[in-house]
Amino acid sequence: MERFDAIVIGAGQAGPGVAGELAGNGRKVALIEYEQVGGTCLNHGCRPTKALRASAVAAHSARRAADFGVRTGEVRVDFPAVMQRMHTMIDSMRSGLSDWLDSLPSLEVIHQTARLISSTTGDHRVIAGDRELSTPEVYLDLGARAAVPPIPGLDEVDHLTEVELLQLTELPAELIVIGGSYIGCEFGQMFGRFGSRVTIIGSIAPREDPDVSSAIKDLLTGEGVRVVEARAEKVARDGDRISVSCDDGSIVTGSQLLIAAGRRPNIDLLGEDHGLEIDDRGFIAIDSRFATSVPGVWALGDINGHGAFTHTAYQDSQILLDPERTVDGRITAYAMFTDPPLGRVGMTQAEARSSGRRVLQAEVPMSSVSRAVLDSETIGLMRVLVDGDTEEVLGATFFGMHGDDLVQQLGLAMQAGVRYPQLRDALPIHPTVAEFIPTLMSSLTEL
Ligand SMILES: Cc1cc2nc3c(=O)[nH]c(=O)nc-3n(C[C@H](O)[C@H](O)[C@H](O)COP(=O)(O)OP(=O)(O)OC[C@H]3O[C@@H](n4cnc5c(N)ncnc54)[C@H](O)[C@@H]3O)c2cc1C
Ligand SMILES: NC(=O)c1ccc[n+]([C@@H]2O[C@H](COP(=O)([O-])OP(=O)(O)OC[C@H]3O[C@@H](n4cnc5c(N)ncnc54)[C@H](O)[C@@H]3O)[C@@H](O)[C@H]2O)c1
Repeated sequence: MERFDAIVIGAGQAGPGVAGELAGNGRKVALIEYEQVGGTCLNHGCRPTKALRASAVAAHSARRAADFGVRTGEVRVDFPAVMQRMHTMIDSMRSGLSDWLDSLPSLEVIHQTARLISSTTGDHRVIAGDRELSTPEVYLDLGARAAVPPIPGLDEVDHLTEVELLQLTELPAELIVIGGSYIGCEFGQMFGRFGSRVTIIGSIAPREDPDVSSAIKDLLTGEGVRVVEARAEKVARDGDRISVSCDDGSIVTGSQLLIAAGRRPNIDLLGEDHGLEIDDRGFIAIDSRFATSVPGVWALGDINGHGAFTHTAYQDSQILLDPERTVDGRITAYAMFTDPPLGRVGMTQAEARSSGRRVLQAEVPMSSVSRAVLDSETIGLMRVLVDGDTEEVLGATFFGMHGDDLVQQLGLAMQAGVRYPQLRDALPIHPTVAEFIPTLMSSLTEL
């Protein structure tokens, strides 16, 4: 049995920072990762997809160049070059992280799947390959993987998750995507721009207000992506083609199938003896400082159900390392990186309506935002929701150019407790999209 002062399991978005900090304090620390360091975000999530998105945006801009009075020749997407650009960036980022971890003298990175055998009386045991480790402190950063739904026939048909899709070297001719949420919409739009014929099966952005979901659907269909708003019920192979039968009677056929139907936390990989309490949504139950039901074990990132994003996982590690902070009261902002993107923070209209508050709202279509008109980027809308009595900002939906960045102005205001009259009276820069934030705050009406 080898003893460590602390063991971190999972080198995703929270694990490396925690391991680095603990090791920096001179403690003997093990960081156990069964895949490559960097977790989902770096290896097959946020970063590779946003590198590909940049190529998809470039292709789209080139095709629209004539609208701006710029003549180009035929626009062709060199898919292997697009993928190579992405892999080069990701490899370099992964090497940077790996080199940093290797440079920490009291940290050992162990490339194994870790099993946890927790104890309520003494040190916890961690099995990593043929090594048996013991420690008083375990930090879990296990992340999640694609959930493959039990659709009849699916197990007999070759299908892709984001992991395999990001390893393709040839562009799929016809890509079927099951699931129309973040992963489905982001990949669906970009592969459509690369030249695949894409069909998305499922509700588009179902967590958003219906008019926002509908605007995102219009964006996708306007670019030639087919959307079948139904549930996939059966999958079959017919020669070299895949067919998916849906509950509205439609049958979608294609050459490749991507599953983007949600994620499942990687808790099962810890084995049967972890002893951790699991909540009713299937996440590891934690308190406001990430302590689990087992003393000496903490759970960070996607596995604790307090966020499903890189920024929430990373912030978990920052909060953990600062004894003054808790996760309570976190304002979670997020984006869906379609082009243009959807930026969101706080309540939707539906949540505001059912909150029991007196809600005021204002919105403007992007076609009325002068900067968007000047840039010929008039798809989308900006919407804000505030409490008419307390003057708190309740939420914002910015679907349109720069929406991913702009919505954070409202997120910061909410986190800082700024009241809407202060935003209304701020001086904005012209011509920017953000100049409409004061305008919105001065044109609020009852929801
Ligand atoms: C296609 C895609 C696009 C995304 N885009 C975005 C985006 O644009 N913005 C955003 O904020 N989020 C995005 N996400 C979500 C984001 O990637 C995750 O929320 C984030 O990576 C979660 O971080 P984490 O640290 O909780 O887990 P992860 O990053 O998944 O890291 C967990 C690590 O633990 C390891 N592990 C698990 N169990 C064990 C074990 N028993 N032993 C050893 N190692 C183990 C895993 O191999 C993994 O490396 C995207 C996700 C996907 C799939
Ligand atoms: N921009 C971002 O921040 C970003 C991007 C990608 C992924 N992510 C993260 O990854 C997570 C997973 O994203 P996701 O899009 O896979 O999952 P999701 O849980 O957001 O959505 C899955 C969708 O698949 C649908 N679905 C399931 N079975 C289906 C069937 N048989 N037929 C049709 N539709 C079906 C569900 O109804 C749901 O709408 C997100 O929670 C998010 O945290 C974030």
